[in-house]
Amino acid sequence: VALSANGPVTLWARDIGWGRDNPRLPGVTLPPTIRITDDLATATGADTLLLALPAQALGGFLADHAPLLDGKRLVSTAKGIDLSHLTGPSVLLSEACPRATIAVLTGPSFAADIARGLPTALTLACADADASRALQHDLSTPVLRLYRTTDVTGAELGGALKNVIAIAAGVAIGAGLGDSARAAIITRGFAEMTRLATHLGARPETLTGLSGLGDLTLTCTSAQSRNFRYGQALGARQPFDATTTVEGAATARAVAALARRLGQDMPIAAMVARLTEGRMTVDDAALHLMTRPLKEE
Ligand SMILES: NC(=O)C1=CN([C@@H]2O[C@H](COP(=O)(O)OP(=O)(O)OC[C@H]3O[C@@H](n4cnc5c(N)ncnc54)[C@H](OP(=O)(O)O)[C@@H]3O)[C@@H](O)[C@H]2O)C=CC1
Ligand SMILES: O=C(CO)COP(=O)(O)O
Repeated sequence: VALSANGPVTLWARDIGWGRDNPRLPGVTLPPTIRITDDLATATGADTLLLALPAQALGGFLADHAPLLDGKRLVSTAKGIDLSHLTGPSVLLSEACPRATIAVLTGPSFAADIARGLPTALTLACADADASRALQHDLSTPVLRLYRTTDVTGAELGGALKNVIAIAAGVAIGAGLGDSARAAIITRGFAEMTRLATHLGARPETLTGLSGLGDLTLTCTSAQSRNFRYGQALGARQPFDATTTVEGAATARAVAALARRLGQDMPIAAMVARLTEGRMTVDDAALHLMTRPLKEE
């Protein structure tokens, strides 16, 4: 919707039976300038393809369709770590489409806000500095402001890890542990995010930018966030709609596995992994975090 302000846009989906009113984006009617198709070959005629798939679905999608995407400018919006490969979307994309230019678009941005034309600032990450500049130019609009970086690892890890911490923040609120506990989770969660991401080669300043701290702040404090709401339901011991995309649940398990492999200390992510798998109660999780050995900040 936002990019249709810049020129022709084709929207591909495997099921387009919903017409111009997609139930996944309630209250928004897609403008007539957007061409909608379920024929991927039609959509992949464009040079630039935005891939807005959940992280755990991207690998399967690429296995089916990579030849149609190779050689294009591929921009992933997925915020997660693939559980079977323990990598972010950029690695999945570059392995499946070796001739493509790979970029990541991430940062604090609810789809509903963007579609309503509310002002939003994002990070556009691409290892190729020239391609990054060109994409930044092509994908910015007067209400969608893109900052560019070549630190793809930092940008995609910030987006993936903030979802895990948002679940923990939701648990704290849902369980009635209070705003002070949430602030502690955000701050110590940010320390965890930075530790893992820099160990994997990210630049610290990327983590303090829109894709890290920016999105962490949004997701841990807004009831619009699915990850936060899922955590709230867990904390309050209430059911949650299993069809809702909650990226942080699978990513918590991926992070726990990565942290074990790399010898990194990720206590909040490990706790979220155990909680989401039903291997720990909320009371035990809080007690566990509060009684860890005392240390320097
Ligand atoms: N929603 C938001 O506010 C934001 C989301 N993101 C990130 O973008 C990514 C996508 O999120 P979002 O759009 O909200 O997710 P949703 O679950 O709402 O939508 C996912 C879309 O992907 C499609 N899909 C899933 N699997 C496949 C597949 N194998 N082949 C083809 N299509 C598939 C679904 O199709 P179908 O309907 O047929 O199932 C659906 O259209 C996530 O990583 C999310 O974190 C980033 C910023 C904001
Ligand atoms: O990434 C998002 C906002 O930046 C969307 O968050 P949720 O997936 O938690 O709804």
